[in-house]
Amino acid sequence: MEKREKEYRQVLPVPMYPQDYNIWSVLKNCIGKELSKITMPVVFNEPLSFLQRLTEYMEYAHLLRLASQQPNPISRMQYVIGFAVSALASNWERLGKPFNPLLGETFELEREEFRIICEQVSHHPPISAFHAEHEDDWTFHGSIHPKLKYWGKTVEIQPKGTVTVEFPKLNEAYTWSNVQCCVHNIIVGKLWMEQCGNMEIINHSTGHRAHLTFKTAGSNNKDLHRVEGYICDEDKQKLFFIYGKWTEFIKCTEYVNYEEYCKECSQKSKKEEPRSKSPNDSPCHASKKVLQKLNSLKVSPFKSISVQGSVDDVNLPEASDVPRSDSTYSMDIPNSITIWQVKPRPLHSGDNLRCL
Ligand SMILES: CC(C)CCC[C@@H](C)[C@H]1CC[C@H]2[C@@H]3CC=C4C[C@@H](O)CC[C@]4(C)[C@H]3CC[C@]12C
Repeated sequence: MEKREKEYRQVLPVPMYPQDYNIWSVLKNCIGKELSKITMPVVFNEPLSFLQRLTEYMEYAHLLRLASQQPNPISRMQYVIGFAVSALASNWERLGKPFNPLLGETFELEREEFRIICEQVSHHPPISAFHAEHEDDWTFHGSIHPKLKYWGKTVEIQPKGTVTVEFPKLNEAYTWSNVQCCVHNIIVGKLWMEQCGNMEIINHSTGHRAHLTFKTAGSNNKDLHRVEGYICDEDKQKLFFIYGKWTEFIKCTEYVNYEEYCKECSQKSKKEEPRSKSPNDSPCHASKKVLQKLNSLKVSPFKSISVQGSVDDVNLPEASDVPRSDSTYSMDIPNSITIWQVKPRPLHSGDNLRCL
């Protein structure tokens, strides 16, 4: 078959503009509302529909082809894990609200490694369904119903719904549900997001399971974007340890290697002096003065706050800083293999959202 070499666009056709808006002034009237019922000023939107955003799950679809080519269920599970985590990578630093599709709206995309069709099957509540496949190697289908929850400074979006991967030639099906997405600093500060919660990937034919935990940033941002877990068999015997970051990579190693690594680490840390705790470890609480100021603050959706008047009289604790990932706490266990590694983003793709 002739190979298609196509050039796809690398940048959205129109840049987004810097615009100051008080996101809280919009959201405070929306507490308890569904995502689709929140009318936000259009500057908060990114020029894509939710169906297009879902299609981004497929960025690393080749991992499903690799999975389908593996002779044993554990290597297949490893690639399915890689796919499930990599599907979230494109969300990193994407803080615009996609457009809510109309009922019955569809979006199709065909690339070398997959073809997908998505359809909005319910408008209120918004539910999007999709079916993707590649020749007779695999199918991937499911539906997503994003549910919103407010927790003060944070909005949690739970993508309800189960997704399924099938390998028809092997008569095998895997299912899982996506973890929730937390968008922080909606009242004041710079918006940032993390994916957190547990994900259980089940191979319904063999009984193998993968338990993954998407961690919250934690104190000192030690666990920022970190994902950890294990693969076990139907007798709950832990076979492989999985670790990485949903924004960067996923590696795995035999569980015994991980146990060995932990032993060595605890021996080392006993020798070292215990680390002093920074005062920033305690949860911050905004003072009355700060709260009074909130309604006069203008928050640009994707950039840092700007205050009308002077910033000096509002001493905002941790308000403007987005935690940054560093490698201080990175673990590198000997004899690990990399299942998935993020591709560099196309030039400017972050800029569109960051440098407004
Ligand atoms: C401040 C609040 C109200 C606005 C947040 C807007 C943006 C950042 C939200 C709105 C809907 C969200 C999406 C809802 C569902 C999913 C599916 C999940 O598997 C990956 C994350 C993803 C794709 C979310 C990414 C973040 C998202 C696009």
